[in-house]
Order: sequence, then structure tokens, then C-alpha cells
Amino acid sequence: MAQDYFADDPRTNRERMLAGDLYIADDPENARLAQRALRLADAYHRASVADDAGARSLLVELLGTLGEDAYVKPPLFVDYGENLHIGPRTFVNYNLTALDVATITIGADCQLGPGVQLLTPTHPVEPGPRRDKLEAALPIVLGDNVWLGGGVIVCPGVTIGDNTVVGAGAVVTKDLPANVVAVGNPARVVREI
Ligand SMILES: CC(=O)SCCNC(=O)CCNC(=O)[C@H](O)C(C)(C)COP(=O)(O)OP(=O)(O)OC[C@H]1O[C@@H](n2cnc3c(N)ncnc32)[C@H](O)[C@@H]1OP(=O)(O)O
Repeated sequence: MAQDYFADDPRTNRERMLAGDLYIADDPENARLAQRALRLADAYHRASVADDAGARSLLVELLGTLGEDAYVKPPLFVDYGENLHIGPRTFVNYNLTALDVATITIGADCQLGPGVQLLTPTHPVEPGPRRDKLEAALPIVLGDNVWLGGGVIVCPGVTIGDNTVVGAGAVVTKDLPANVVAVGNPARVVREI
């Protein structure tokens, strides 16, 4: 039986989540929104395969923001969709996993290679609270004209500055400034642009 971590906190788990505090992910409203996202992402994939003119409207319904002329190649995997904001003219290749428990903001004119993962949720490192399923989430921000190579993983709370390029397979654990190339795990700046 999980310890009652929230005995003195009258908020729901969803309210704690939205405040960026620790919560447990068994909130009924969260479950409803996650199911909605799963259904819409699947419908978007199917409509795209069928070359259905309505595909884009499904993506617009799923996401918080889809900028003008932004394009996302399916499949796309999200927690809620409504916390994912994609700027105009941004191109997202196959298999983006965007765990948008906290807000994910992708700027204008970005390019994301296949299999990118944008991960806002985090769990305590301490074994007890983690076993009790506590989690929290920190926002991710990509500036304008950022290029993430295939398979890049961006960790919770990271901001990447305008024009920056992240090499394929990098794991970005800390903020990256604007106008640099960074590669590796953990991602390190190798040069300025
Ligand atoms: C939107 C889309 O769909 S994109 C399509 C998918 N394409 C991709 O994912 C390609 C991503 N491209 C890369 O990863 C490229 O290697 C880039 C963009 C990082 C190269 O950037 P450049 O600044 O030209 O780097 P350059 O090739 O000079 O390499 C600099 C150093 O970093 C290393 N390096 C380059 N890429 C990587 C990488 N992904 N991981 C680790 N090290 C790398 C190089 O080996 C070199 O090391 P060295 O100095 O010891 O020889």
C-alpha cells in the first residue's frame, strides 16, 4: 500500500500535475484525456495512410497548437496532445514520442528526425517514492529553426536555443544555447554556428 504523500494537500492528482508538483498518475480525468489522445493519434495515422483530406483536422484536434504549414509524419505518440505546441513550417519525421505531461513547445521552422523523444515526465530517484508511482513533469522548449537528428532524446526541463543542431542519437540532459552543434550522450557542444 502506497504511503499517503498528499494527506495535507486537497488538490486532485491532475491539479498537482498541472502545477508541476509530484503526483500519482491515476487521475480519472487524465485517463479520459489520454484515451482521447490515443484515439485521435490512431485516427490521424489511419487517415494519413488512406490519404484522407481530413487527416490534418484530426491533428489540429489532437494538438494544443499546429502552426501553419507544419507537418507531422505519422505515427505520432503523445500522452495528452493538448500540451504539445508545434510552430509554423516545422517538419516532424516518423515516430515522434512527445510525452506532454508538461508543456512541450516546438518553435517555427524546426526539423525533427525520425524517432525523436521529448520526455517531460520524471520520477524520484529514491526507490520508495518511485515504487509508490510518484511522478512530476517539467516543460521542454525548442526554439526556432532547431534541427534534432534521428533518435534524439530530450530530457525533462530542457530548453534548446534557436538554430541549434543536435546530432543523431544524442541525449540532451541540460539546456543548449542558440547557434551551436551538439552531439553525443550526454549531448556536448562541439562547435558554434
Ligand atoms: C528532419 C529529418 O528528418 S533529418 C533526417 C535524419 N538525419 C539525421 O538524423 C542526420 C543528423 N546529422 C548528424 O548527426 C550530423 O552528424 C551532424 C549534423 C551533427 C553533423 O554536424 P557537423 O557540424 O557537420 O559535424 P561534423 O560532421 O563536422 O562532426 C563533428 C564531430 O562530431 C562527431 N559527430 C557528428 N555527428 C555525431 C553524432 N550524431 N553523434 C556523435 N558524434 C557525432 C563527428 O564524428 C566529429 O567528431 P571528430 O571531430 O572527433 O571527428
